[in-house]
Amino acid sequence: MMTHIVEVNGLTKSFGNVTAVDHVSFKVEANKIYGLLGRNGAGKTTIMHILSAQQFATSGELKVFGEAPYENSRVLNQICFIKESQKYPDGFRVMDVMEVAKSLYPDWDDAYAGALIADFRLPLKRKIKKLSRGMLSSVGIVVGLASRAPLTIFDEPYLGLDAVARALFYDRLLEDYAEYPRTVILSTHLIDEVSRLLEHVLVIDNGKLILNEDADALRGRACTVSGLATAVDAFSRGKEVLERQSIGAASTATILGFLSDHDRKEAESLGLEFAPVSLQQLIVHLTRTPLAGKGIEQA
Ligand SMILES: Nc1ncnc2c1ncn2[C@@H]1O[C@H](COP(=O)(O)OP(=O)(O)OP(=O)(O)O)[C@@H](O)[C@H]1O
Repeated sequence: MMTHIVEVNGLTKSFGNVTAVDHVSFKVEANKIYGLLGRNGAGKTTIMHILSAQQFATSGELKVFGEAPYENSRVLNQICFIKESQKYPDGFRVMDVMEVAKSLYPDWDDAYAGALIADFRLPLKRKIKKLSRGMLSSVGIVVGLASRAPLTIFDEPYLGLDAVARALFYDRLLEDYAEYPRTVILSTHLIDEVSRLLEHVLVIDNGKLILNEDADALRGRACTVSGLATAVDAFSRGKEVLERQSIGAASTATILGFLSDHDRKEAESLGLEFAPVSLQQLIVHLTRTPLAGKGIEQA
C-alpha cells in the first residue's frame, strides 16, 4: 500500500535568475499534518503551487498520489488548495462558493460545511465582494475543511482572521482530522499557534529544504539554560550555542542538540535551569542568518 502521497526529488523552480525552489527533495506521508515553514520569499507558495499543478517545475521529479499531477483529474480531484488571496467570480455569494466546492470535491460534506458556516458566522447570501477580510479567509477555511480532500493544502489561510476564529480553525481541523484522517499541509508564520497541530515540519530557507523532521523530535532539539554567566559559560563549552544573552551576572544560552543525562547532571550541579525552546524560536534561530553574499541583489 502506498503511504507516501507526495514524492518530490530535486525539485527546482526558477523565475529568470531567481531560484525560488532549489533542489528540494521530500516525501509526504498519508494522514499526517505537515507544517511548511520558512521566512517570506523562502519558496513555500511556489512548492505548494507545483504540488497542486498550478505551476510547472523547472526541473526535478514530482509524484502526487503516485502520478504526475499535471492535467491529471485522478490526482487533482484529491487536492484542495486554499490560498490567502483566492479570487472568486464577480457576483458570487458565500452560498455559490459552497455549491461550486460541492461539485469540485468528491468527499465534500454539506452538513459539515453548514455547521462550519454557522461557527464562523458567515452570511450565506452575502456577496463575496462585500465580506470583510477575515470573513473572506473564513470562506476558504470552510471550503478547505469541508472538502475533506485527501491532500488539503492551506497557504497562510488566515489573513485578517481574529484570534477566536483562528482558534476555531485549529480546533475544528484537529477534531475533523481525528475522525476523517487526511493529509494536511499548512503554511504559516504563526508557528507557535499551530505548533500543537503539526506532526511533521518542513522548513524552507532561500529555496532550500533545511529541515525535514518529526515535530516531536524537533521539540527536543534545543533548550535554553540560564543561571550565572560563569556557570552558563562552563556548561556551553563544546556545545553548539544558537544564542547567548546576558544581563549583569545572569546569562541564558540556547543550545542545539540533545542533552545527555550527564549534561543534565552537570547543569544541575552548576545551578542552571532548563527551559524548552518552542518550535517558533528554533525555526527563527535556524533561518535568521542573512543570505551570505546575496544581499538584495537576487531580484
Ligand atoms: N511569478 C513569479 N515571478 C518571479 N518571481 C517569483 C514568482 N513567484 C515567486 N517568485 C519569487 O520566488 C521566491 C519564493 O516566493 P514564494 O512566494 O514561493 O515564497 P513564500 O515562502 O511563499 O513567501 P511568503 O511567506 O512571503 O508568502 C521569492 O523570491 C519570489 O519573489
